[in-house]
Amino acid sequence: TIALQHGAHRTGNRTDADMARWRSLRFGQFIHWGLYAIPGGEWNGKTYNGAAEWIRSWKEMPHEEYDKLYRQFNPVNFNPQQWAAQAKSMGAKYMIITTKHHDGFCLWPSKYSKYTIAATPWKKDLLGPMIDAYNKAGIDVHLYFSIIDWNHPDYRASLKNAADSAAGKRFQLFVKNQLAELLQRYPTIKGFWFDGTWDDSWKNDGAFSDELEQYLQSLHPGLVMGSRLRADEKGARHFDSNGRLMGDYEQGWERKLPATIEDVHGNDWEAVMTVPENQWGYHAKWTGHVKTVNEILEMLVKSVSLNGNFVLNFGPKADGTFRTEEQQLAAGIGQWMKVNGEAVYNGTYAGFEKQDWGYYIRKAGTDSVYMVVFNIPVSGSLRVKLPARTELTGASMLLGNTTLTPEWIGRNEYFLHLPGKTTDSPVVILLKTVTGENKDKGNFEKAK
Ligand SMILES: C[C@@H]1N[C@@H](c2nc3ccccc3[nH]2)[C@H](O)[C@@H]1O
Repeated sequence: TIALQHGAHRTGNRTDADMARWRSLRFGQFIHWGLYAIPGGEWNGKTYNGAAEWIRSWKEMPHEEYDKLYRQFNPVNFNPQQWAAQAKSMGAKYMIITTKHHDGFCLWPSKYSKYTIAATPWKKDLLGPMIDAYNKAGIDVHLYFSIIDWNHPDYRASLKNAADSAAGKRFQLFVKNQLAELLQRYPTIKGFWFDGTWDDSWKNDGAFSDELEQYLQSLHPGLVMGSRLRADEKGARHFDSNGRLMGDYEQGWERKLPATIEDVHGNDWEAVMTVPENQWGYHAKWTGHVKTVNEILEMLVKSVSLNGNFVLNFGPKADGTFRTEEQQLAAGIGQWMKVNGEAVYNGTYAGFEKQDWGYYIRKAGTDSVYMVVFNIPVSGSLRVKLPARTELTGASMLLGNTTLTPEWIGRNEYFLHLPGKTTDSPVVILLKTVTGENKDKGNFEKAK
């Protein structure tokens, strides 16, 4: 291995209570909200086909025009209690809010910048009421913070000369001050979600990212921060030059999911997902495929079945309301979560061989294994293949609490026959299993 000062400082996952809590929540809501919601992907009658929150980088969008938008930001319909109620009914257990995206506009009245909510017609802090409302609804809040800051005069993508280095040093102090300010103003937050850490200026100063991470942990012990903040002293990101994960969980799964358990290398991880193909901030005209409730449920369940968290993104409008598609998704997901959420919360990798009908999820540390069925076979019979020396002692569908009698079909294989009625939502079955030594007489023929 390579000797590293600023690589990973821990092997294996964090085992403390704060991380166990994050791991148990499994389902989060991302919220991208800021000045980019005003143009909503459109400018001077033309549409920006990129991500709406990147419109400032569009050549047809004059920077000085974008930088004046704060003068009209006035979310008169912002209702944090409604936002929190919607997230609660959807079944989200944590929320990640953009405190400052790449454009540098702060949703809180930072004393380190003039480019904040205080300079808008709204004037008031948006983060405080939001965090309070979500916490009151029993939802944890994590703060998204972009290192890239297109508004700050000292931001440099790369450091080419002494002047750049001096600016870079001032910028690093600015970042440190703003993060300390956020922790001081919002002490109930549970973590930071860093973004915009791919430029050379950041990548080539692994020492700073390491010291910053340790500084934030010292201010707020237990803080959960993903791998995206970190670089090691050789410029390696997420995984250090010895291939060890930095930060508390792998944070690279943006708009994509791992395929198998091998892809996550035993690390905690989280996936963040957009509803359309690639829009985080509000875009007036979604084009391309908009994900359905069942598609999102499958991503959530697949993530949990592979020991990860899944975060669904919402992009509120400039006035503080949510678009109809997002409201309908939240309601549809929540309807399913109300009946089946127990298979998601505290869910972990079951250790069973993946089957075609869907996903196994083990309730952390128990013998309770859920089957979440997305593909009902034409036979209506689900093949359940258990690890060696594991026996199926019972099964019940959560919906209607319907008991299923497993049919043993040899060795550790059983059929579960679903009752005839078809459904258009994933079917959850709770399996009761026993393994090896503590086997008792099942209520059907024992394995030969
Ligand atoms: C969580 C997501 N990360 C930001 C982002 N910017 C990118 C630039 C290039 C490639 C990927 C990117 N993701 C997106 O704007 C959104 O905030």
